[in-house]
Amino acid sequence: MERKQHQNGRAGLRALASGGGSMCLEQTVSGDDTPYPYEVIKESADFLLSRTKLRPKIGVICGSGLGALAEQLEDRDIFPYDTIPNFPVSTVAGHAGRMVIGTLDGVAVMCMQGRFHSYEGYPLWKCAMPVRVMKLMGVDQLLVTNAAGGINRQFNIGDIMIIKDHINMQGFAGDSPLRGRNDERYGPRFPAMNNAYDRTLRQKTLELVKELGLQDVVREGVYVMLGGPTYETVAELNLLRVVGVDAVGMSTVPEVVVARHCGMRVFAFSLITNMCIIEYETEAKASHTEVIETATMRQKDLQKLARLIIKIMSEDGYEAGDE
Ligand SMILES: O=P(O)(O)O[C@@H]1C[C@H](O)[C@@H](CO)O1
Ligand SMILES: Nc1nc2[nH]cnc2c(=O)[nH]1
Repeated sequence: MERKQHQNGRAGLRALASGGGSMCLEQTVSGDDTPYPYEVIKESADFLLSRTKLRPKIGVICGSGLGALAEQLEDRDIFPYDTIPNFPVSTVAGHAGRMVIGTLDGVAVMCMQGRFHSYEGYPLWKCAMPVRVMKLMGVDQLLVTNAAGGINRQFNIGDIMIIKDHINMQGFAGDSPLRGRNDERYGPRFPAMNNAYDRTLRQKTLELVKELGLQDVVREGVYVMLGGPTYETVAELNLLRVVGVDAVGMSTVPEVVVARHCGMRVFAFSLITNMCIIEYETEAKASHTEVIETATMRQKDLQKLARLIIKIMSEDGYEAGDE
């Protein structure tokens, strides 16, 4: 049953966080270079906690065209992003821009129906700030999904790639959602990033996809995030192939880095919405229309897979620090 759509958020510390406030916060929050302080994130978390009875321990981030999972939740509380204090807003087609808190098969889940991308003009820390909000609300396991272009020639459009590792290309260039003063309340200055994508969750999922009849379309591979909004040139794709990338997208890595920094257990998958074009002699072009069309077409199977992963997560009952 749909419960309510919240309309009346407060700007809260937003003015303060963007430099419009007073006191010492003003000195520490000077603009897009500096991640929101703990108190600002807590204000967003407290806002949501005070307006839902549910206490989700599992978070989900829906990629381009993949937001229909949020429609499957029962007993939903819905918060458009522009009603949540300090939240950015979604500007991309296929990203509804709402936080949906509800239950799926009896498990409390909070689901971002749409995410934030660097190409929208957001710094990486802001793309990932909802993960910290989830953390302060009690979430300790995160399912991240995205639409991606297939680079691995064994892949087909519509395949689902379980992410086993990523290449943080922006990190190579000195940018990171963790750039700036480290707040030890989240995690250490230098977090490890091997096994970022939980091995047990990946193994269990791979064992169980047969029950869903998805064994022929589920793969594992390496994801790279580029800044976008351009799709790749042929030369760029050839480079990515050489360094072992299986799928390319424009998201996910900042969210996973921030989630791992604060001790969350992470599972992520890419829907291969298009095969990257690696021939020069062609009129074909990558397009967001194709991305959304494939996502819409594969909606049902993605929901089945997400339900399975959420079931595995809830049965495992992970808590931060368990590894
Ligand atoms: O939010 P995701 O990563 O799923 O969306 C991908 C990357 C771009 O936002 C868009 C390009 O078509 O799809
Ligand atoms: N960078 C990138 N992002 C995508 N998202 C969906 N498809 C693609 C793609 O081919 N390239």
